[in-house]
Amino acid sequence: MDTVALPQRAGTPQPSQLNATLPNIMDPETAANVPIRNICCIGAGYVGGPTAAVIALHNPHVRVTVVDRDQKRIDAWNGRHLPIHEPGLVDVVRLARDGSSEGRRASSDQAEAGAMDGASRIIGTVVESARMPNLFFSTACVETIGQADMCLISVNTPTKLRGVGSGRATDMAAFEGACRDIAIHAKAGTILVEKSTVPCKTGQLIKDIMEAHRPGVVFPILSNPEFLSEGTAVRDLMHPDRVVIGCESTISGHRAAAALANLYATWVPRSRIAPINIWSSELCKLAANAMLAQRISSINSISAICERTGADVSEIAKSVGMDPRIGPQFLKAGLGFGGSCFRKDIASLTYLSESIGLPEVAAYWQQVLTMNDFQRDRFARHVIATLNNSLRGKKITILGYAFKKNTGDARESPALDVLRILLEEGPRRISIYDPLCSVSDIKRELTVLEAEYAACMPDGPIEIVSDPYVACTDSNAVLVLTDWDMFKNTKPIAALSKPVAMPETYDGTTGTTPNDILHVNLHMEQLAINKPSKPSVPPTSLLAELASRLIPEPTCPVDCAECESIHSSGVLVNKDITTPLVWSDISKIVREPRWVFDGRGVLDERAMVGMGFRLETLGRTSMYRN
Ligand SMILES: NC(=O)C1=CN([C@@H]2O[C@H](COP(=O)(O)OP(=O)(O)OC[C@H]3O[C@@H](n4cnc5c(N)ncnc54)[C@H](O)[C@@H]3O)[C@@H](O)[C@H]2O)C=CC1
Ligand SMILES: O=C(O)[C@H]1O[C@H](OP(=O)(O)OP(=O)(O)OC[C@H]2O[C@@H](n3ccc(=O)[nH]c3=O)[C@H](O)[C@@H]2O)[C@H](O)[C@@H](O)[C@@H]1O
Repeated sequence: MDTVALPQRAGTPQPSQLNATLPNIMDPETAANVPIRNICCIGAGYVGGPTAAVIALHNPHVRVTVVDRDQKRIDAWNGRHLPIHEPGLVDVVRLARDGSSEGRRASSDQAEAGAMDGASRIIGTVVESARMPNLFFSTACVETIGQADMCLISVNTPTKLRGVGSGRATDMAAFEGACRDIAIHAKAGTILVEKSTVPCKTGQLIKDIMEAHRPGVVFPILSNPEFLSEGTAVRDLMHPDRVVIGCESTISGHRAAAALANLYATWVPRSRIAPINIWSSELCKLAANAMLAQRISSINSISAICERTGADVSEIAKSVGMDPRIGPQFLKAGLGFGGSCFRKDIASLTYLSESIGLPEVAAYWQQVLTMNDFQRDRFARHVIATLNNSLRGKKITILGYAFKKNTGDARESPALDVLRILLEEGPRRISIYDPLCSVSDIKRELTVLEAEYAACMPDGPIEIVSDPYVACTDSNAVLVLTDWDMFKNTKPIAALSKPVAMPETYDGTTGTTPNDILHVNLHMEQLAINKPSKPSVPPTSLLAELASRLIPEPTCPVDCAECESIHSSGVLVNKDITTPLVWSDISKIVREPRWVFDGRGVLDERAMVGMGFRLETLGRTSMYRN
């Protein structure tokens, strides 16, 4: 399916025709007309899994089932080792998927102890009832859709790789497939919710599919784009800055929107829920991502000027960001944005602009992508130029493959573009280390290179190693390509990047980090009647009590590879993301003159030079350049 602007159909209600006589979306009474007991979330990925889990957590009387065609993914969601790494996610899933047993009411002693650290309000309101599981993961798509009152569509919407609009238009095959399944198997009146990021006017496409299969049956369609970021997905879902709900201006549309708003209102203040028209809702997601990416390209364009003038891009970002009209976020210069969404969403926006006769608008957004490519290209070519224009016989170390810190997502990493250019120079070896990305995920990404360079073949130059020191040994140049805190040589590791403690073994004696607070709050918000407005620190005994009430998780097979990576302390880590690299040790194992290329601005130059490194940082003039 190609994404062009769809023509208006006669009789299609226009979102602008908002009618004062339509039911009020924000009124819980309106929602009462559409009770939601069963939700089916189609797509158990980075969005579907966490979103469904948080909805289930806050709506214990609603049965939420996440379906996916990928059996392995569903097995992982049902097991101990979730398929994606997100701080706090295991807590949410554990409570909603496995449930908890009945608990004891907090004693007055505990309440007093709490009063001392400001947590008495929470402690005094702990509810002791058991929680039944209400989050399920399944491959039974047809059956689950058939029982649903509401279907959230969270399937992948990548860029088309062939045919009309190749490289820019959105590939709607998976989305269309999900809609067809709903059209064929859903009950009349089931509410369809677009959670995937889709081109503007997709609501019309859904309408056409439904009409073709079930003529005359009303299926209300909502747009509810997701704004979570990977690495902070649970926090973003628990405390969203806005929940956008787009609907048609019909009675059924408003009632459906009210039903969805009601689900969110169990934990999101109603003032943050924004009902808007459906086309605005679809377009605002693309616009938000495009504008975030645009800021990154803007600061990156300045970084190129800095390198040639002696200015320092981090100082520019700081001073520019102090202007409250601009603000400090998304001004970190580096290798440009990666990940599965920014590029594809801007491509989709440019294609949409062109297809509705706005080539100037398309060209404007295209430039954001051009600048992004320029950044990696410039960085990689500078590495080669610094190493005497040849990588023959040389070993290069890549520290960090993930597209950003705190995620194991290897999709569309800037590292891939850097690697492509380095490989052209025929290096002897490229060693890649990333603390969270799995070897299989990195290999899957590298297959696009495999065809060209046989890079990942057994005798190819690329190796993926699990030890950063092994990766750096005998290296001619170390390249930092992900902003992992553990790569920094200045500040202590941000507490938020600590892995989440497993509830069963959490003993509360190791100090409280923001993650621990999040972990606790999840229990608190579920078990307490009054929700804390701010993270508070409850006493250890209460924590332990809450943890002990969780129903035990399913067990793993004896030969489970993931289990091998569980720390003896009981902290679940796929790999270690908290132990900082000891750069002084690395200085002893790399080759002279100890080149380090920092593509993320995470290394302090003075400290690195003090250890004998030669450091090149993107966005700064090198002290070693002529
Ligand atoms: N990854 C992110 O951080 C964010 C993604 N989004 C958007 O959310 C959507 C989903 O993204 P991700 O979760 O990252 O994708 P993903 O690729 O991780 O997950 C999509 C899942 O849908 C499944 N699927 C596809 N068609 C299906 C069908 N007909 N029936 C059952 N399962 C089916 C796939 O097997 C896959 O597991 C995309 O539109 C993306 O742009 C929005 C906000 C954040
Ligand atoms: O639609 C989506 O998929 C999501 O895309 C982004 O989230 P995400 O891609 O997970 O991560 P970001 O934190 O936005 O970072 C994206 C890329 O930009 C880079 N970046 C970010 C910020 C910055 O200042 N500089 C910079 O280079 C990151 O390293 C990363 O490669 C948006 O932030 C989310 O709001 C959106 O929901």
